[in-house]
Amino acid sequence: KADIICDKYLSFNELIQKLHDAFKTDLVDIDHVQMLMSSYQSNPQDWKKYAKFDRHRYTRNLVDEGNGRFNLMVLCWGEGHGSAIHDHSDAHCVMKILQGELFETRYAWPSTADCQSYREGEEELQVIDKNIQHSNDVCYINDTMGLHRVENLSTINPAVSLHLYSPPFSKCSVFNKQTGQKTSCKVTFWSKYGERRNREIQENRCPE
Ligand SMILES: O=C(O)CCSS
Ligand SMILES: [Fe+2]
Repeated sequence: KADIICDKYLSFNELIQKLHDAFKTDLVDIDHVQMLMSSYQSNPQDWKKYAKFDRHRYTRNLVDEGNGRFNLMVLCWGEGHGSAIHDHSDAHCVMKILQGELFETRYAWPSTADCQSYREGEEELQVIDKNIQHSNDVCYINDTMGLHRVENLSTINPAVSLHLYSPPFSKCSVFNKQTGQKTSCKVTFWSKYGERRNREIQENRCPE
């Protein structure tokens, strides 16, 4: 969790503008990016146009393609929706809670590449951290820190989160908790820029 004190609050549009500025050069100060995400106070009026829910699984809704340097997206988690255990394709991942609460469990990478070490009844993936992320919390992960799973454990409240990935990616790996087995997974968008154009049937592929 990024306990970064921000000096002034940004509007949603200011946040996006400053994120573009932050990614203008190849050298990205990811702490500054987290500070920017912390500087925005969630207001549903800003992001409700992107907040599209699916009954069966969480949705990924593209907000901005960051001049190709980052993807900014709104994720909508119905009650009980959660991701698989996944990596982030060597990218930075900054997650901000916009509404509700998300439960994050972090795991170490599988100890053996081919998971031959798996012993019946023993779990290959070790839990290294568990966090409840509350509204406006910002957290950061990259592959050097481990894997994670994000879940909306509430049975009555949906959750919404804002994710920035840089560099952008269209696939990642998902991991079997017991065996550590890794599987490649394509990720897509349920909607783009608030639109869910019918002709482009957006399969809702997410690491689950
Ligand atoms: O679908 C994704 O992008 C994973 C959400 S947790 S970072
Ligand atoms: Fe993730």
